[in-house]
Amino acid sequence: MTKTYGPVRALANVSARFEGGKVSVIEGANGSGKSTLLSILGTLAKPTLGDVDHGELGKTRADVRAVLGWVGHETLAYGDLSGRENVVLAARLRGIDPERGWQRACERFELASFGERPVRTYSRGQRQRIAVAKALVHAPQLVLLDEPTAGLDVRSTERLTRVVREEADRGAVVILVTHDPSFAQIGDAHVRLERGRVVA
Ligand SMILES: Nc1ncnc2c1ncn2[C@@H]1O[C@H](COP(=O)(O)OP(=O)(O)OP(=O)(O)O)[C@@H](O)[C@H]1O
Repeated sequence: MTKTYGPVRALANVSARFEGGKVSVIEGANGSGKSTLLSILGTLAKPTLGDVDHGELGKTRADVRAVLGWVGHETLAYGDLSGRENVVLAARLRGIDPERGWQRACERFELASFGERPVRTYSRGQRQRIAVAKALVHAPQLVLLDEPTAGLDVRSTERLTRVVREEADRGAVVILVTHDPSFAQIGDAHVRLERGRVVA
């Protein structure tokens, strides 16, 4: 598959296969096409040429989005709502029992100490924890995380590492982009991009 932005070729004839039950890590230098690839896999961007076969995850964009858990560069949370309200809202939209969704998120990401405050008062790492909690509230079958450790301290990164492994262990296709070499070690499979091409 190929993706161009005007004269910029972000991805050139990329072919890759990602499996459920495994953590796949997309690696590469700045501008090598990692985020572009992740966006296309998440149906948030369209390839200029070629296609993505999502297999059992679904045929249409809507099907895939229903089973997608996405964390991009912008941590998507409503600033005027509390962390709890954000997670509860995400759970409701996904048809998950809100209270159970929140309890589970609290346990997994230790959100209780700041969860009742408006998100606009959060530190970057706290925002990131809410963003990941929201993204995973419906146990998605496709988990796409773009630099999920950005802003996280050591303890939160360890916690996220456990969560990522749990997501793969329940069978999800987990794909992440990271510049953090120690976090990248969680990968069962690695795809390396160089100037839009797969090199390993
Ligand atoms: N919306 C856009 N319009 C034009 N060019 C874009 C756009 N998005 C990405 N690009 C270009 O496509 C290429 C790949 O970008 P991409 O964001 O996928 O790289 P990346 O590997 O994720 O980089 P980083 O490590 O810096 O996040 C870069 O040359 C970038 O400038």
